[in-house]
Amino acid sequence: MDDGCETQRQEERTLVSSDSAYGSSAVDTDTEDGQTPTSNPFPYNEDLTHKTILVGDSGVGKTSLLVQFDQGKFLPGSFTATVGIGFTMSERNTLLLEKQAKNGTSKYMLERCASVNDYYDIAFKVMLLGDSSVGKTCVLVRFKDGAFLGGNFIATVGIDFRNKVVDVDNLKVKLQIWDTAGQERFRSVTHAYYRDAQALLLLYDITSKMSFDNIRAWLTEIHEYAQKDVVIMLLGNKADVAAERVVKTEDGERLAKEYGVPFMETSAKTGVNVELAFLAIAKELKHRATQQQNEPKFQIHDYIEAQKHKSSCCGHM
Ligand SMILES: Nc1nc2c(ncn2[C@@H]2O[C@H](COP(=O)(O)OP(=O)(O)OP(=O)(O)O)[C@@H](O)[C@H]2O)c(=O)[nH]1
Repeated sequence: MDDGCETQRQEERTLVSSDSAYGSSAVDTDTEDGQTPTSNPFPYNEDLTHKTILVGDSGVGKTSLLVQFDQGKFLPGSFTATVGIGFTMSERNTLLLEKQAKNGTSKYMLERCASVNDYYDIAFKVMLLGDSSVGKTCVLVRFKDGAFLGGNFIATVGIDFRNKVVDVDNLKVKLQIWDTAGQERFRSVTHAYYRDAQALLLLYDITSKMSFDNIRAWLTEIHEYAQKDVVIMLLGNKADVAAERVVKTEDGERLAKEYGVPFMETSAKTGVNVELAFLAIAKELKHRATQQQNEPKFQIHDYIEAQKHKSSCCGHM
């Protein structure tokens, strides 16, 4: 589903740590459990951080060495090959160890070091899907940091996540957003994550007909690997590049209607509709999780239309 020529020209970036990969603060401040840890006697110091990469053939013992160093124990039992890449940060936060897998099959391992996180009431997993270069990473960075990643395109390798807590009807909703690599060769890695996701944002690029044509194939994959009741939203990204548009807004709307999913055009560059997309997802998931029997169902389509209408008075692509 990739544009082969396009991807050949791409450099690859390894998203072992959200913040280091996106070039903001070097340590991810999000935790899996949302608990605020006690104060760290060894505060993180960027100047003292070094990266060490473990490389070598599959089965030579890279993971075991890392686990022995990090946890002081040996991983016995049958060998499970690493898929993709994982990292562990030593307890003192002074050494970052990465391990690169050579084997593209079997169980995927991503170990994440984390520290502080905002308080939240309820958490959901959201995945970003779509062809390489449609703007998944940029949309995520725009939502999380309010910034645009311009410059040379560096393709994502494997998968990474970032957390953001949003307020929905006085409830703190944590979205754990997984950014996947769009390139075909990482598909077996990302498939493993579909099952856990409660919502999927499926992106195409309005300046790439191929990325739009591939949406049907993505939807077939989603139906094969994701939960039956997963919330899906279709996004036509790069809406700011009007001069290079090859996919009409109506075509996006038509396709979304055919599959019964909400749709909007976004721009990671200008920020148009990015926040709205994630907020609509957060609202839908929160309502599904907390809805009382006699409460009216949240209408995500109506909500999006109303909000789009509001922002069209003051915003522009
Ligand atoms: N003009 C414009 N450019 C964008 C927008 N979103 C992304 N880009 C550019 O498109 C290129 C690809 O963006 P990424 O976010 O890295 O694409 P991706 O979908 O994450 O790609 P993979 O990691 O390979 O799956 C980069 O050069 C971005 O700067 C947008 O909304 N408008």
